[in-house]
Amino acid sequence: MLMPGRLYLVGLGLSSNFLTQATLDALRSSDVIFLDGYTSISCDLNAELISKLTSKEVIVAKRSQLEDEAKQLLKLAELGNVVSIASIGDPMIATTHAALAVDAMSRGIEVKIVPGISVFCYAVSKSMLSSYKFGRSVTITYPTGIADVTAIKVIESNFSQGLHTLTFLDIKDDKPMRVSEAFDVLREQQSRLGRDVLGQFQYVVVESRLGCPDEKVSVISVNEADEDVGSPPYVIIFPSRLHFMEVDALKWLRFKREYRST
Ligand SMILES: C[S@@+](CC[C@H](N)C(=O)[O-])C[C@H]1O[C@@H](n2cnc3c(N)ncnc32)[C@H](O)[C@@H]1O
Repeated sequence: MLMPGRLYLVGLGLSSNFLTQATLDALRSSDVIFLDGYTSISCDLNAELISKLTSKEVIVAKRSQLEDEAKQLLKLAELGNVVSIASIGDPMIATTHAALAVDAMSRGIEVKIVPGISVFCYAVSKSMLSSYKFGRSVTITYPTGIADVTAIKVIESNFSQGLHTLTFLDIKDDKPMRVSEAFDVLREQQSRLGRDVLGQFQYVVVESRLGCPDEKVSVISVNEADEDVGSPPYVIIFPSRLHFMEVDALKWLRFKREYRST
């Protein structure tokens, strides 16, 4: 009788500096490695590097392969193979791999999740804002022609509850959205609502290329989107009601080491 194999959903962290031993062990024990090539982007993690570190062939998978054609991929595990799907960051945070895991489990395939350092944790940590005070996160997406106001509504709703909002910026055709484009999308969304949501924020936190040698954390006003905020990819945090420790932290980030709290 054929023994079903195993499916690993593996997180790679944000860059090669944040690859864990657990992730490398899972990948090295795999017969087939797919690299999720569309949910995120890294400064140095790519198929070549993972192949070099694991001595395995790595197949870059498009959205269609991991979503619409997932049955073919799961067939490999049903035939007894150990299959890994490796994602930049964490495989289950701000990605849609839960459906794949449930599908695999319902076919009797053993599923193992190996977490990775997510941009979500990394960005909250580097912002020095209180993790207890974050509300729902949201992606600022490129307009599709449909009058979408999701992102601005989430930011507004969190703000009214005293909660900070972490926003991811869309990636289209491998091109990550820029900060000025994100503010343009939000301005368009708020004008549809007829409300000045962005005007409520004195400062936002822009974090770029986290986990890379040139990562940058900037505290800017919404009108300073063209300031040097580093290179993509970015997250933007919209802070709400701040504890005085958080005020000090943001002042420190804005004015860097020159700031002294007295
Ligand atoms: C949909 S999320 C996927 C998150 C991933 N599953 C994780 O756990 O890190 C991808 C978005 O996160 C942000 N992002 C990813 N890596 C980043 C980095 N190194 N620095 C800043 N933002 C990043 C960008 O907005 C990007 O479009």
